[in-house]
Amino acid sequence: MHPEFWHQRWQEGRIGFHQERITPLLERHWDGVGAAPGSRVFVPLAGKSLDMAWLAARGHRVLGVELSRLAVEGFFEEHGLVPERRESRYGIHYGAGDIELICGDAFGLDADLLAGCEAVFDRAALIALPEDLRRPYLGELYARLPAGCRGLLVTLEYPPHEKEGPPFPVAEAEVRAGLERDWRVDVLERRDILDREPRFAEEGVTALATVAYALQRLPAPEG
Ligand SMILES: C[S@@+](CC[C@H](N)C(=O)[O-])C[C@H]1O[C@@H](n2cnc3c(N)ncnc32)[C@H](O)[C@@H]1O
Repeated sequence: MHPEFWHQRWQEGRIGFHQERITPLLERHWDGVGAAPGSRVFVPLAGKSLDMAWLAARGHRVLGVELSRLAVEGFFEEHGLVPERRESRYGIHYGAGDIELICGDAFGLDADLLAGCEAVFDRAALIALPEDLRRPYLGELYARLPAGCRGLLVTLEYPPHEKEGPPFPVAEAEVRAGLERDWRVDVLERRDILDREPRFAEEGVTALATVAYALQRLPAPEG
């Protein structure tokens, strides 16, 4: 999606993806992912997700990246936090307590910046991207995370011809093809959610599932 698409969504308040609650799959599976206590968690395409505050409350440091200044500033405002700001080649960094959000393009983040992230949480990020961006997102951005990194990835599955994204359906085969060179990928849960998502049914979607994956970055091959 072009950045302007997202800027417009935020400007017009068309942010149906934003949840006023913690992602249930995060609460259910985070402990099982095995992220080290106190580790820094990368949250790509972060929006103003409450999940970041939940991770920080669990003792993690959080590094989010988000294109929209409205989302970034909204996050801190809604949590009663006054962030410090600084600029770098990645964008504008807003930081308060254990949460740092970069207002910038996720694809511009490099391995130097991500080296300190021993965990990643991806909800409505991979599935927000069309296929031509998902390939570099998994193959290049995820590849910049360090060896040993643990992650929780949440996707959606539905018959692709039944609705236009975003959110886009991402099949298990695509997740595995995109990540398995560098990551161990395990399905933790696949759950049918069509009855809880009437908007999808109204658009003609006949089957809808959410899938939670545990990720573990493999050591770099020797030699
Ligand atoms: C579907 S929303 C999900 C937000 C968040 N993960 C959540 O669970 O609420 C996708 C977000 O990614 C942001 N975004 C899209 N492309 C991006 C990029 N290349 N770099 C950083 N943020 C991006 C959009 O502005 C939008 O807020």
